[in-house]
Amino acid sequence: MTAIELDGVRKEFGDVVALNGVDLTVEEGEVFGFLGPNGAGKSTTINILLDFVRPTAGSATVLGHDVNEESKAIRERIGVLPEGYDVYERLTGREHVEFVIESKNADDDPMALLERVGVADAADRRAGGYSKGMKQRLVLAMALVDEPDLLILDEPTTGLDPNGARKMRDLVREESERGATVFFSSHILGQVESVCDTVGILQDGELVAKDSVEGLRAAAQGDMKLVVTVGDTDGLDAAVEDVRSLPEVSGVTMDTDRITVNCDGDAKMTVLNTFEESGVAVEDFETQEASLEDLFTAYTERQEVEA
Ligand SMILES: Nc1ncnc2c1ncn2[C@@H]1O[C@H](COP(=O)(O)OP(=O)(O)OP(=O)(O)O)[C@@H](O)[C@H]1O
Repeated sequence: MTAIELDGVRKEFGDVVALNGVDLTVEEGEVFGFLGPNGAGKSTTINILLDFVRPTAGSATVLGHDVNEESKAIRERIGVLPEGYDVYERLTGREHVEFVIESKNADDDPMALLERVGVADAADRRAGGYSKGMKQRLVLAMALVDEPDLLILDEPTTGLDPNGARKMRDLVREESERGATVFFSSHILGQVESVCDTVGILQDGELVAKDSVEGLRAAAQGDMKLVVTVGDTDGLDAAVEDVRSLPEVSGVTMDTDRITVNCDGDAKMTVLNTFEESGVAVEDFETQEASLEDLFTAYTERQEVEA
Protein backbone atom coordinates (compact mmCIF):
# COMPACT_ATOMS: atom_id res chain seq x y z
CA MET A 1 0.00 0.00 0.00
CA THR A 2 1.18 3.51 -0.71
CA ALA A 3 1.23 5.94 2.21
CA ILE A 4 0.34 8.97 0.11
CA GLU A 5 -0.92 9.24 -3.43
CA LEU A 6 -1.80 12.44 -5.27
CA ASP A 7 -3.36 12.11 -8.69
CA GLY A 8 -3.59 15.23 -10.85
CA VAL A 9 -4.22 17.46 -7.85
CA ARG A 10 -5.03 21.04 -8.76
CA LYS A 11 -5.98 23.79 -6.35
CA GLU A 12 -7.09 27.28 -7.25
CA PHE A 13 -7.66 30.07 -4.76
CA GLY A 14 -9.51 32.60 -6.90
CA ASP A 15 -7.00 33.58 -9.59
CA VAL A 16 -4.09 31.91 -7.81
CA VAL A 17 -3.18 28.41 -8.98
CA ALA A 18 -1.57 26.97 -5.84
CA LEU A 19 -1.20 23.45 -7.27
CA ASN A 20 -1.14 22.70 -10.96
CA GLY A 21 -1.78 18.98 -11.48
CA VAL A 22 0.51 17.30 -8.96
CA ASP A 23 1.09 13.52 -9.19
CA LEU A 24 3.03 12.11 -6.28
CA THR A 25 3.47 8.73 -4.62
CA VAL A 26 5.06 8.19 -1.23
CA GLU A 27 5.67 4.55 -0.34
CA GLU A 28 5.05 3.11 3.09
CA GLY A 29 8.09 3.30 5.35
CA GLU A 30 9.68 6.10 3.34
CA VAL A 31 11.04 9.32 4.83
CA PHE A 32 9.97 11.86 2.24
CA GLY A 33 11.26 15.43 2.17
CA PHE A 34 8.89 17.81 0.45
CA LEU A 35 10.90 20.83 -0.60
CA GLY A 36 10.08 24.11 -2.21
CA PRO A 37 10.51 27.84 -1.83
CA ASN A 38 7.94 30.03 -0.07
CA GLY A 39 4.60 29.94 -1.83
CA ALA A 40 5.39 26.78 -3.85
CA GLY A 41 2.27 25.01 -2.57
CA LYS A 42 3.67 22.75 0.18
CA SER A 43 1.16 23.71 2.87
CA THR A 44 -1.70 23.57 0.37
CA THR A 45 -0.69 19.99 -0.46
CA ILE A 46 -0.55 19.05 3.21
CA ASN A 47 -3.88 20.77 3.88
CA ILE A 48 -5.44 18.69 1.09
CA LEU A 49 -4.05 15.49 2.65
CA LEU A 50 -5.63 16.53 5.95
CA ASP A 51 -8.93 17.52 4.27
CA PHE A 52 -8.59 21.10 5.54
CA VAL A 53 -8.73 22.19 1.90
CA ARG A 54 -10.57 20.49 -0.97
CA PRO A 55 -8.82 20.18 -4.35
CA THR A 56 -10.32 21.94 -7.36
CA ALA A 57 -9.53 18.83 -9.43
CA GLY A 58 -7.80 15.49 -8.97
CA SER A 59 -7.83 13.12 -6.02
CA ALA A 60 -5.66 12.02 -3.13
CA THR A 61 -5.39 9.07 -0.78
CA VAL A 62 -3.62 8.65 2.55
CA LEU A 63 -2.91 5.10 3.76
CA GLY A 64 -5.28 3.86 1.07
CA HIS A 65 -8.19 6.08 2.18
CA ASP A 66 -9.69 8.84 0.08
CA VAL A 67 -8.89 12.17 1.77
CA ASN A 68 -12.38 13.61 1.27
CA GLU A 69 -14.47 10.53 1.95
CA GLU A 70 -12.53 8.85 4.73
CA SER A 71 -10.75 11.58 6.64
CA LYS A 72 -11.81 10.13 10.02
CA ALA A 73 -10.13 6.78 9.31
CA ILE A 74 -7.02 8.69 8.19
CA ARG A 75 -6.89 10.85 11.34
CA GLU A 76 -6.87 7.78 13.56
CA ARG A 77 -3.66 6.52 11.97
CA ILE A 78 -1.64 9.69 11.42
CA GLY A 79 0.19 12.23 13.55
CA VAL A 80 0.34 15.83 12.36
CA LEU A 81 2.37 18.93 13.01
CA PRO A 82 0.31 21.44 11.00
CA GLU A 83 1.47 24.82 9.73
CA GLY A 84 -0.67 27.01 11.97
CA TYR A 85 -0.93 25.01 15.19
CA ASP A 86 -2.42 26.36 18.38
CA VAL A 87 -2.27 25.31 22.00
CA TYR A 88 -4.87 25.71 24.73
CA GLU A 89 -3.53 28.56 26.84
CA ARG A 90 -4.88 27.22 30.14
CA LEU A 91 -3.97 23.55 29.82
CA THR A 92 -0.57 22.26 30.86
CA GLY A 93 1.72 20.45 28.45
CA ARG A 94 0.96 17.16 30.15
CA GLU A 95 -2.81 17.78 29.84
CA HIS A 96 -2.44 18.41 26.11
CA VAL A 97 -0.77 15.06 25.59
CA GLU A 98 -3.21 13.27 27.94
CA PHE A 99 -6.09 14.72 25.93
CA VAL A 100 -4.78 13.21 22.69
CA ILE A 101 -4.03 9.88 24.39
CA GLU A 102 -7.64 9.71 25.62
CA SER A 103 -9.17 10.76 22.32
CA LYS A 104 -7.10 8.16 20.45
CA ASN A 105 -7.82 5.54 23.11
CA ALA A 106 -4.09 4.97 23.40
CA ASP A 107 -1.96 3.97 26.38
CA ASP A 108 1.18 6.08 25.90
CA ASP A 109 2.99 7.56 28.89
CA PRO A 110 2.55 11.35 28.53
CA MET A 111 5.80 12.11 30.36
CA ALA A 112 7.78 9.78 28.11
CA LEU A 113 6.51 11.66 25.05
CA LEU A 114 7.26 15.06 26.60
CA GLU A 115 10.69 13.72 27.48
CA ARG A 116 11.30 12.70 23.86
CA VAL A 117 10.60 16.19 22.54
CA GLY A 118 12.47 17.93 25.37
CA VAL A 119 9.70 19.73 27.29
CA ALA A 120 9.29 17.36 30.25
CA ASP A 121 10.63 20.01 32.63
CA ALA A 122 7.69 22.24 31.74
CA ALA A 123 5.09 19.42 31.76
CA ASP A 124 3.01 21.01 34.53
CA ARG A 125 3.20 24.60 33.32
CA ARG A 126 0.36 26.10 31.31
CA ALA A 127 1.14 25.90 27.61
CA GLY A 128 0.04 29.54 27.17
CA GLY A 129 3.34 30.52 28.79
CA TYR A 130 5.48 28.27 26.58
CA SER A 131 7.87 29.84 24.08
CA LYS A 132 7.19 29.34 20.36
CA GLY A 133 9.72 26.50 20.11
CA MET A 134 8.32 24.82 23.23
CA LYS A 135 4.80 24.97 21.80
CA GLN A 136 6.10 23.39 18.62
CA ARG A 137 7.76 20.58 20.57
CA LEU A 138 4.52 20.04 22.50
CA VAL A 139 2.47 19.74 19.29
CA LEU A 140 5.05 17.26 18.04
CA ALA A 141 4.64 15.18 21.23
CA MET A 142 0.90 15.16 20.52
CA ALA A 143 1.58 13.98 16.95
CA LEU A 144 3.62 11.04 18.27
CA VAL A 145 0.79 9.61 20.40
CA ASP A 146 -0.20 6.02 19.56
CA GLU A 147 2.68 5.32 17.20
CA PRO A 148 1.09 6.72 14.02
CA ASP A 149 1.62 4.90 10.72
CA LEU A 150 2.27 8.23 9.03
CA LEU A 151 3.68 11.47 10.39
CA ILE A 152 2.93 14.63 8.41
CA LEU A 153 5.11 17.52 9.54
CA ASP A 154 4.80 20.98 8.01
CA GLU A 155 8.12 22.85 8.33
CA PRO A 156 8.99 20.99 11.56
CA THR A 157 12.36 22.63 12.13
CA THR A 158 11.26 26.23 11.62
CA GLY A 159 11.38 28.07 14.93
CA LEU A 160 13.58 25.49 16.65
CA ASP A 161 17.05 26.21 17.98
CA PRO A 162 19.91 24.06 16.57
CA ASN A 163 19.54 21.60 19.42
CA GLY A 164 15.80 21.35 18.77
CA ALA A 165 16.38 20.87 15.04
CA ARG A 166 18.82 18.04 15.78
CA LYS A 167 16.34 16.45 18.15
CA MET A 168 13.72 16.68 15.43
CA ARG A 169 15.98 14.82 13.00
CA ASP A 170 16.67 12.14 15.63
CA LEU A 171 12.95 11.76 16.18
CA VAL A 172 12.29 11.38 12.47
CA ARG A 173 14.94 8.65 12.33
CA GLU A 174 13.51 6.85 15.38
CA GLU A 175 9.99 6.97 13.98
CA SER A 176 11.22 5.66 10.65
CA GLU A 177 13.10 2.82 12.34
CA ARG A 178 9.88 1.84 14.10
CA GLY A 179 8.33 1.52 10.62
CA ALA A 180 6.41 4.81 10.30
CA THR A 181 6.26 6.78 7.08
CA VAL A 182 7.38 10.38 7.52
CA PHE A 183 6.37 13.17 5.15
CA PHE A 184 7.79 16.54 5.97
CA SER A 185 8.03 19.84 4.22
CA SER A 186 10.88 22.28 4.39
CA HIS A 187 12.52 25.04 2.43
CA ILE A 188 15.91 24.13 3.91
CA LEU A 189 17.59 21.37 1.97
CA GLY A 190 20.32 20.70 4.51
CA GLN A 191 17.75 19.66 7.09
CA VAL A 192 16.19 17.21 4.70
CA GLU A 193 19.13 15.51 3.03
CA SER A 194 20.47 13.98 6.24
CA VAL A 195 17.26 12.10 7.07
CA CYS A 196 15.29 11.59 3.86
CA ASP A 197 15.15 8.59 1.57
CA THR A 198 13.38 10.55 -1.13
CA VAL A 199 13.05 14.21 -1.94
CA GLY A 200 10.39 15.96 -4.00
CA ILE A 201 10.89 19.53 -5.17
CA LEU A 202 7.80 21.65 -5.64
CA GLN A 203 7.99 24.91 -7.54
CA ASP A 204 5.05 27.15 -8.45
CA GLY A 205 2.55 24.38 -7.77
CA GLU A 206 4.37 21.77 -9.87
CA LEU A 207 6.56 18.87 -8.84
CA VAL A 208 9.77 19.62 -10.73
CA ALA A 209 11.86 16.74 -9.36
CA LYS A 210 11.43 13.57 -7.35
CA ASP A 211 14.36 11.34 -6.65
CA SER A 212 16.28 9.52 -3.96
CA VAL A 213 18.78 11.67 -2.10
CA GLU A 214 21.53 9.59 -3.77
CA GLY A 215 19.94 10.22 -7.18
CA LEU A 216 19.85 13.95 -6.58
CA ARG A 217 23.44 13.85 -5.34
CA ALA A 218 24.48 12.03 -8.49
CA ALA A 219 22.67 14.64 -10.56
CA ALA A 220 24.33 17.36 -8.48
CA GLN A 221 27.71 15.84 -9.27
CA GLY A 222 26.84 16.09 -12.95
CA ASP A 223 26.33 19.75 -12.23
CA MET A 224 29.45 21.73 -11.48
CA LYS A 225 30.23 25.07 -9.96
CA LEU A 226 32.96 26.96 -11.77
CA VAL A 227 34.40 29.99 -9.95
CA VAL A 228 36.15 32.30 -12.41
CA THR A 229 38.37 35.25 -11.50
CA VAL A 230 38.76 37.80 -14.31
CA GLY A 231 41.53 40.34 -14.94
CA ASP A 232 39.59 43.50 -15.68
CA THR A 233 35.89 44.07 -15.47
CA ASP A 234 35.40 46.12 -18.67
CA GLY A 235 32.81 44.41 -20.81
CA LEU A 236 32.16 41.90 -18.07
CA ASP A 237 28.38 42.39 -18.03
CA ALA A 238 28.12 41.49 -21.72
CA ALA A 239 30.45 38.49 -21.27
CA VAL A 240 28.38 37.24 -18.34
CA GLU A 241 25.23 37.49 -20.47
CA ASP A 242 26.95 35.40 -23.18
CA VAL A 243 27.89 32.78 -20.59
CA ARG A 244 24.42 32.83 -19.08
CA SER A 245 22.84 32.11 -22.46
CA LEU A 246 24.89 28.92 -22.98
CA PRO A 247 22.59 25.87 -22.89
CA GLU A 248 24.98 24.05 -20.53
CA VAL A 249 24.74 26.85 -17.95
CA SER A 250 21.98 26.84 -15.32
CA GLY A 251 22.94 29.96 -13.36
CA VAL A 252 25.53 32.73 -12.98
CA THR A 253 26.23 34.94 -9.96
CA MET A 254 28.69 37.85 -9.87
CA ASP A 255 30.77 39.22 -7.04
CA THR A 256 32.97 42.01 -8.54
CA ASP A 257 35.78 40.09 -10.29
CA ARG A 258 34.66 36.61 -9.21
CA ILE A 259 31.93 34.94 -11.21
CA THR A 260 30.30 31.70 -10.15
CA VAL A 261 28.86 29.64 -12.98
CA ASN A 262 26.65 26.59 -12.42
CA CYS A 263 27.04 24.36 -15.44
CA ASP A 264 27.14 20.79 -16.72
CA GLY A 265 30.20 18.85 -15.53
CA ASP A 266 31.78 18.80 -19.01
CA ALA A 267 31.15 22.44 -19.96
CA LYS A 268 34.18 23.97 -18.25
CA MET A 269 36.13 24.76 -21.44
CA THR A 270 33.05 26.13 -23.21
CA VAL A 271 32.45 28.56 -20.36
CA LEU A 272 36.09 29.67 -20.13
CA ASN A 273 36.29 30.11 -23.92
CA THR A 274 33.11 32.17 -23.93
CA PHE A 275 34.67 34.60 -21.45
CA GLU A 276 37.80 34.89 -23.59
CA GLU A 277 35.85 35.27 -26.84
CA SER A 278 33.78 38.04 -25.23
CA GLY A 279 37.02 39.92 -24.52
CA VAL A 280 37.33 39.17 -20.81
CA ALA A 281 40.62 37.60 -19.72
CA VAL A 282 40.31 34.73 -17.25
CA GLU A 283 42.99 35.04 -14.55
CA ASP A 284 42.13 32.03 -12.51
CA PHE A 285 39.39 29.46 -12.06
CA GLU A 286 38.46 26.66 -9.71
CA THR A 287 35.77 24.02 -9.82
CA GLN A 288 33.58 23.03 -6.92
CA GLU A 289 31.16 20.14 -6.60
CA ALA A 290 27.60 21.41 -6.49
CA SER A 291 25.77 20.83 -3.22
CA LEU A 292 22.14 19.78 -3.04
CA GLU A 293 21.41 23.41 -2.22
CA ASP A 294 22.86 24.39 -5.62
CA LEU A 295 20.81 21.69 -7.29
CA PHE A 296 17.65 22.99 -5.64
CA THR A 297 18.48 26.50 -6.86
CA ALA A 298 19.19 25.17 -10.34
CA TYR A 299 15.86 23.30 -10.47
CA THR A 300 13.85 26.24 -9.23
CA GLU A 301 15.67 28.83 -11.37
CA ARG A 302 15.29 26.67 -14.45
CA GLN A 303 11.55 26.71 -13.86
CA GLU A 304 11.61 30.51 -13.57
CA VAL A 305 13.49 30.84 -16.85
CA GLU A 306 11.09 28.50 -18.64
CA ALA A 307 8.01 30.28 -17.27
N1 LIG B 1 -6.39 30.29 1.68
C1 LIG B 1 -5.75 30.83 0.66
N2 LIG B 1 -6.31 31.84 -0.05
C2 LIG B 1 -5.67 32.38 -1.11
N3 LIG B 1 -4.44 32.00 -1.54
C3 LIG B 1 -3.85 31.02 -0.88
C4 LIG B 1 -4.46 30.37 0.26
N4 LIG B 1 -3.61 29.42 0.70
C5 LIG B 1 -2.51 29.45 -0.09
N5 LIG B 1 -2.66 30.41 -1.05
C6 LIG B 1 -1.69 30.72 -2.12
O1 LIG B 1 -1.29 29.51 -2.71
C7 LIG B 1 0.11 29.52 -2.99
C8 LIG B 1 0.80 28.37 -2.29
O2 LIG B 1 0.81 28.63 -0.88
P1 LIG B 1 1.34 27.57 0.19
O3 LIG B 1 1.05 28.14 1.55
O4 LIG B 1 0.79 26.23 -0.11
O5 LIG B 1 2.90 27.57 -0.09
P2 LIG B 1 4.11 26.94 0.76
O6 LIG B 1 4.95 26.21 -0.21
O7 LIG B 1 3.58 26.19 1.92
O8 LIG B 1 4.86 28.23 1.23
P3 LIG B 1 5.66 28.57 2.63
O9 LIG B 1 6.98 27.87 2.54
O10 LIG B 1 5.78 30.05 2.53
O11 LIG B 1 4.79 28.11 3.75
C9 LIG B 1 0.60 30.91 -2.57
O12 LIG B 1 0.57 31.75 -3.71
C10 LIG B 1 -0.44 31.35 -1.55
O13 LIG B 1 -0.54 32.76 -1.53
